[in-house]
Amino acid sequence: MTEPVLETRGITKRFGALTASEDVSLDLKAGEIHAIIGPNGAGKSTLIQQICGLLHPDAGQVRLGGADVTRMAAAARARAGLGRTFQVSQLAMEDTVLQNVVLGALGAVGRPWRFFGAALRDAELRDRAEAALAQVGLCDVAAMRCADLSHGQRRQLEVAVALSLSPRAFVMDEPMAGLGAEGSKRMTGFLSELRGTAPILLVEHDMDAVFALADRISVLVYGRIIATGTVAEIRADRAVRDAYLGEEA
Ligand SMILES: Nc1ncnc2c1ncn2[C@@H]1O[C@H](COP(=O)(O)OP(=O)(O)OP(=O)(O)O)[C@@H](O)[C@H]1O
Repeated sequence: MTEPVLETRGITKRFGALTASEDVSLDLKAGEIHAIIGPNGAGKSTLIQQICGLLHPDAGQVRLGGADVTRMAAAARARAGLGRTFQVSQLAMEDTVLQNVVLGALGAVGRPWRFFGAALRDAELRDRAEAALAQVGLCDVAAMRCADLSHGQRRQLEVAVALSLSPRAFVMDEPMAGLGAEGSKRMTGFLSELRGTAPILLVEHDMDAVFALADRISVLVYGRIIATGTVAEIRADRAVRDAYLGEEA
């Protein structure tokens, strides 16, 4: 059996008396989109933060490309190939689209911020950034200020920043948030193709997008995974319907 690209093994996280993640084991395989769904407060963000290194689990392991990265800091995890997009945008609004991606690529080569000016003249970094922009379809707006982009374009730019790190896996926190019907449709098409570059662990509330995209879905309720399966399996699961999906199934 091939090793999963990304994996959690028995992740547990407590906040006082509350267990926000309880013995969570899941994996992400090459070429797939694995969606994590569940009601508000189920522990999706807490889980994502532990996978990305922003929170440390009380027990369990996070593994990337077969290596244990549980103790690795978030920036090192990103350099090791964990491409992350955020629920709240981390883009530099006054910088151009290209500058934002070069900044991301700088992280990939482990160079600090103060070399930003030089980085913009560095052919390898620019090539890397331009390739990422081409992949998300933003070449035409490379010289525009990030602040002047539409919301949907900013979401694409976030993916380009993550792409510039040549990720082995993506972790995406609500990429459809605030996009509207047309934007969600475009992003759905885009993510569908992106899974060929690197598999995607996707936290998303937009069920149309999840059902259209996911190869597998895991359902988180009160910090526990209550089911993992294909879209059809999850939609037909009685416990999932009772706990979360209801009429949406
Ligand atoms: N730093 C913290 N300290 C204490 N409790 C926390 C902390 N972070 C999260 N929680 C609690 O842990 C539980 C899981 O929260 P989390 O934000 O992970 O859920 P979620 O599934 O991402 O919710 P949403 O869909 O609303 O974003 C909630 O009960 C929340 O109040």
